[in-house]
Parts: sequence; structure tokens; C-alpha cells
Amino acid sequence: MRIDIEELKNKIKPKLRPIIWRDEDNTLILLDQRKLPFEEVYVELRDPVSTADAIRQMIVRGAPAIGITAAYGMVLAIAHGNTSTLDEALKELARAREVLNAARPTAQNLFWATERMYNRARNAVNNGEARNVKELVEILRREAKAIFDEEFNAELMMGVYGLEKISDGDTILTQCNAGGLATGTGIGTATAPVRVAHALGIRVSVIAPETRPWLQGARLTVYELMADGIPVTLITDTAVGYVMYKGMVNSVMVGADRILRDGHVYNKIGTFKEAVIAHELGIPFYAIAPSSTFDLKSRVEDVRIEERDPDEVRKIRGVPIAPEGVPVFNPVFDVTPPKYVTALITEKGIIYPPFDKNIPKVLGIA
Ligand SMILES: CSC[C@H]1O[C@H](OP(=O)(O)O)[C@H](O)[C@@H]1O
Repeated sequence: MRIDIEELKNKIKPKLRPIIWRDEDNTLILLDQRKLPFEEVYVELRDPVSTADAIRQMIVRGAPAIGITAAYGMVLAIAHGNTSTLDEALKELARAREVLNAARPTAQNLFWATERMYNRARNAVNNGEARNVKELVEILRREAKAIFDEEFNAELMMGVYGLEKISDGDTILTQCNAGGLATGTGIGTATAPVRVAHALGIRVSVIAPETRPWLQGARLTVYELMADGIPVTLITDTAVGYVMYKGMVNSVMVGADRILRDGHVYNKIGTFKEAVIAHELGIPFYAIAPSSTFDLKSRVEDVRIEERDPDEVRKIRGVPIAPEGVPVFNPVFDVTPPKYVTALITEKGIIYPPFDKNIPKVLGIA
């Protein structure tokens, strides 16, 4: 099928705008995802500390969205006249990078974005491109916007490549929210092939597990797919095995927070369970992520799985569901070994095993 990307862009018009940069006063505006789907509340940020807090509190979440937010957090570090020299600005940016990197430990995009922004600033100062702080702010603002635009185009391409794995009438099982809210651009990663298929008139539907404890599936994936008229069915996390066993699922498509050189996929807790069941039942399992999510240096033992507040498990939306003080283990990601991964879908193409050989080749990274 020949696809005109510009025509596709006009067809896929996401309604939600989770991340907005206001140029007039250098303000970052975030849709507070903790309040969806019942309230659309925006928060305004003007410094890297509050930006890091917004990431930590999951006002914004999802690997690419965290990366874009952190990029703008770096702009905020020098955008409000708190530094007068370029040397001071670089010091402030180094501090902002540390503050932002400490917000959450697992999503690779966070570290990728702050490193890219800091390197851009240092190069601009060293090569004379930035003659003063004002010019450096403008250079960084353009860099953050470039990251946003690159992620948007990457998601379109992941949708186009992923289309190859969708047939008319398919049902796709996903996990958590790897949609437009998780990427900040409104398209998404795991849902990109679904959005492209839908835009091209191919019949496709989604089964979305609720995704305890933060309920990204029930509150976010369902919300954004319904807003765009894409058929979606909500299930409990405990039903994923049954829907696959009943033959209700043609493929599994999930996002990722980090993918290693050997194909280990870090994603929302519960993903590994889906991958093993899919593998056992012969259902294709795809992880869909931009190259900014890949970490070709770390090994499995190096990657920290985030553990969050036990009350996220003891309560649902603040209502207790377990005895007070019950001990809780709350890892919010898990890792899926490459043997359970059918293929990785990226903006540069589909990557098949052996991943340690094919990831660097397809991504063009040594
Ligand atoms: C498109 S990446 C989305 C990825 O991030 C989510 O985690 P969280 O909501 O905790 O940031 C989940 O792992 C998604 O697959």
C-alpha cells in the first residue's frame, strides 16, 4: 500500500495536546494526566525543579513524553534571566540535567533528552554560535521543539511500519498507555499502527488492560482511543490470558521505556506476562519505540526498575482496598527477554532477531 505521509498527517489529527510550550513567556504547559479522564487540567511550569517534580508525580508520563518534557525543562533552566554569562548558563544547565535525571530511573528518553540538550548548549557556546544567554535560550528552545517534531514524525513512521503487522479486522492487545498521552505528540507508539490503520479505513480494534496500579489503560488509553473513534474494549489485567486463550487477540503491541542492545524490553509492569502467554500461544508480540528509547550501552543488571509509593497499590484513587499498613512491593516496570519478542518496530524500520546484530544495523548506531 502506497502511503502519502503528508496526507496521513492530515488524516491523523489527535485531539489531545499533553505538552505545550508557550513562547511568549517561556512557559511549559502540561496536561495533568493524574486527573484524566474526568478532568482536563493544565499546569504551568517555569523552572527545572518543578518540571522534574511533574515527571516524578506523573503529571506527565510515558517515555517519549518524559523526554520532551525534560528537554523543555532544560530550556527553563536558563530562560528566565537567572544567569548573565554563558559559563553560568552551562553550570545551570548541568545542575538542571542532574535534577531532571533524578526524576524517574527507567525511561531511557529522559536521559537521552537531557544529554542531547546539554551537548547542544555546550557546542553552541564552544563554537561561538551562542554569543550570549539570550541566544542560547533560543537555540535550546529550537532544539526542544526539534525533539518534539522528531518524535511526532517517528511515531508516524512507526505507524506506517507497524501497519505491515495489521490485517483488516484485527484486534490488538496492548498494555498501559503508549498512546499520544505517553509521547506528548498525540499519536503514540504502541497505538501508532492502530491510528494509521484506522485513518486508512482498515478495521482494527484494541483490547486495553486497565493496568494497575496507576490505571493508565482504563484512564488514558481508553480515553484517547474513544476520543478518536477507535474501537476499544477495557479488560482487567487478570483477563489478558483469557482473551488470548479465547483467540480474541491477533497480536500484542506495547510501548517501551527502554530497549537494550540485545533486545531486552523494559515496559509497564505486566508486559512480561503478556509476552510469555503470547509466545506460548503463538501470538506475535511487538514492542514499538523510537530510537530515543534504545540504550545500547547498559546491560540488564545495570537498569533500575522504578518502585513507587506503596499507597499506589493499597488504594485506588485514594480509596483504601487493602488493610492499612500491609507491606507492598510496587515495581512499576518489568523486563521482557528477547526470546519473547517477535520484532521491534521503530521509525527506522522493523527489527527482527538476532537483536544484538540487527538493532545497531537498522538504527544506524554503532
Ligand atoms: C510510549 S512509552 C509509554 C510507556 O511508559 C509507561 O510508563 P509510565 O506510565 O509509568 O510512564 C508505560 O511503560 C508505557 O508503555
